[in-house]
Amino acid sequence: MEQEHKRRVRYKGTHPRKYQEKYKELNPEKYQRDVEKILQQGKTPAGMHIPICVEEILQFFDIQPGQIGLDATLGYGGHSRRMLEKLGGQGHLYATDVDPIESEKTRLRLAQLGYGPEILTVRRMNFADLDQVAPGVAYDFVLADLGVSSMQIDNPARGFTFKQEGPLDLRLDPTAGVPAAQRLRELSREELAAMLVENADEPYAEQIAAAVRARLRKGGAIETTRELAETVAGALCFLPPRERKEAEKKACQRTFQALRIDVNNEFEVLYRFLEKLPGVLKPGGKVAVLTFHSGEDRLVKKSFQALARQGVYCAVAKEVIRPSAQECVKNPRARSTKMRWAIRGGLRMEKTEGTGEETHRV
Ligand SMILES: C[S@@+](CC[C@H](N)C(=O)[O-])C[C@H]1O[C@@H](n2cnc3c(N)ncnc32)[C@H](O)[C@@H]1O
Repeated sequence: MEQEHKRRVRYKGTHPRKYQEKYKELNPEKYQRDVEKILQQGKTPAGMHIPICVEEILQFFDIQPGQIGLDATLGYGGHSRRMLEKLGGQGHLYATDVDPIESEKTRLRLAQLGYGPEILTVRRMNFADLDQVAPGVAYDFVLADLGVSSMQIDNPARGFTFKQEGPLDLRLDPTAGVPAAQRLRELSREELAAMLVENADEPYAEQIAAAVRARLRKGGAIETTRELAETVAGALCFLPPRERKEAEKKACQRTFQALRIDVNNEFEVLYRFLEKLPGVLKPGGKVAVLTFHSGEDRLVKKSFQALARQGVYCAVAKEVIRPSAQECVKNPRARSTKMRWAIRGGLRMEKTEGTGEETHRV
């Protein structure tokens, strides 16, 4: 008799494969104890973001009930939550984020904690348009914590990390603009090399750009995070073997950073934010900005210093503020953070009718 062919049951393994299955902490409210254990180990639980320099920010803002603030980069809402606590139910916090996926989750999480629309307004907007968040409103304090959140980095589907396979996307708002894989196809070798230098001071920019172009020219794909990481590694094959591993890792970090800055126009939107900022602050209003690489910090520093010389800001941070050593042990992602602050002076920026020129009036 013919034996019935039975399909061998596929071994699924004991470990969950998908990001969603893998991390219980993705639902932090449900798995509080797991989350606490991970935090104690100095790690960031998946699906969460640990806010940086919170005490320094709160001390500087000195938030009083009744004030109006803006969190320009809501993320997981860690900073927002602490600022809302300080408002004590009076006043208002506006918050913006370009990320439609995470900002909605955060809005719901904060609403469950009792921070509904009467005290918190969440807008899915680019902070470059900060004058449109609440037209006519002047803020007592504005916070911008630049870059990406841990949730965005840890989710392979967003393509922010070369450590896991995923589509080479890197957009903070996946519904707008073009993914990084498409940008790579569009840029010439010279443009790509220049972009790697400008956005990440990449020392091997020429070699990486040449390797990317060669792979694409030969019909090879660079559609995923791993494919780009392989290409970067291949470009550094001339390095002595004992230096290579570390150099590849750093070059991958810088390449991904440069592409992320490019697809999200990060320098342009930061520039527009800094330019509009004095116009939305009350006299005496305060701003704090957290940056994560030298290009961003340079822009913030230059803007604050230039506007202080013009009397628009009456005080600015003389030195950058760094998270404490203790905070960096607890949260290694804080290590590269630099904080700068400024206080709006009593001058108001006004446009001179017809000329478009800005004047400063007391
Ligand atoms: C470092 S995280 C902020 C974390 C947040 N402070 C917290 O406590 O959870 C940066 C966030 O800013 C958002 N973001 C980056 N650039 C933005 C922009 N131009 N406009 C609005 N949001 C932006 C990102 O989507 C991300 O959610």
